[in-house]
Amino acid sequence: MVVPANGGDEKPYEIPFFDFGAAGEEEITTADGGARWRDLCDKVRQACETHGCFCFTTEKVPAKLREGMAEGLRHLFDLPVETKERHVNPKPYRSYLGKKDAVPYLESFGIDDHAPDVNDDALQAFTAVMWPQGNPSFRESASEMRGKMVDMNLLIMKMLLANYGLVTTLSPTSYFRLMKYNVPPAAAGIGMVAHTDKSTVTILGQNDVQGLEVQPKHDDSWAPVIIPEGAFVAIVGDALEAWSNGRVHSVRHRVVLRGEKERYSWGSFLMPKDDATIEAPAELVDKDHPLLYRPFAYADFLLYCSVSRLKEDALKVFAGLSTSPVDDGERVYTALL
Ligand SMILES: O=C(O)CCC(=O)C(=O)O
Ligand SMILES: [Fe+2]
Repeated sequence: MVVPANGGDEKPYEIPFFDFGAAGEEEITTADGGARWRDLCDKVRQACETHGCFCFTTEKVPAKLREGMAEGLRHLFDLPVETKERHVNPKPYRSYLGKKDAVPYLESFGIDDHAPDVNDDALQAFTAVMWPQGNPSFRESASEMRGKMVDMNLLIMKMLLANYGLVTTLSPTSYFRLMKYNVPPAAAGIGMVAHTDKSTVTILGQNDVQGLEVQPKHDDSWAPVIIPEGAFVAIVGDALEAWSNGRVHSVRHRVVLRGEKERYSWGSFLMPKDDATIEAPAELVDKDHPLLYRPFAYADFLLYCSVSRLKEDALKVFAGLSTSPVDDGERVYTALL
């Protein structure tokens, strides 16, 4: 598949880059109020509002773990197709996906994680399905990587909540996605079509092959994002854009393959629970920030996305409210659907 429009030598899009150092849960509790911590929270919020994404490094994920993860993925995707097809899950994008027409170079697995901060039973079960005889090195790398990424997901959520002055208990679910992009025969090919994530926050890691592109806010051009070696990229999803009343931006992105080497990536998608209602907190709605999305059941939104197959603006079409002032200064909200 040839890359349409400006798919050539675009200038990379500069997104903010943060060194989280050793920041983790303890940072919030022991250093809460510390200037460095407050500054980091502020910058993360600005990045999520302005760009809907940012890169970061963390000491919690050493180079050896990243290498182990990439190596584990090579072994996983080298398994015979019949073995890979044993991973089946009724939810969209979870079962083994192998080189389908719309995305001919992509293979992926999605692993549900119902209690992401508690255990990794789902990953253990997945490993046993792929390697009934066991594969300790895959299990250990993937399990450790998954746990660290969930921690970073939760940390980013807590940074945002702290910065908006909100106190909310998080009890999310997540899923862990493993991806391989095969090398396209032409000079360039679409690895993953343009979309916004349905998550609250997604974190992606990759091997040394770039390919992620984003559509800058208020712009319909595409620009590659260069993720520094060893760094992760965090992406705001639709659930967080809706919940934040549009303060943060769910950025459209895609993957374009241009190289001669396979690209491997892995993503941790922090999601609200299926029975959650996505509703902006009162603190984020005021005269200057009128309500943008009607409250909705998250499961209904996911269902709508999978049935409508709408790649563009699914959130706005499903839950967007158009606002128009009326005489008494109040606003009328009209659901677009
Ligand atoms: O492979 C990547 O870097 C991007 C993957 C992605 O956007 C997704 O899985 O939603
Ligand atoms: Fe994505």
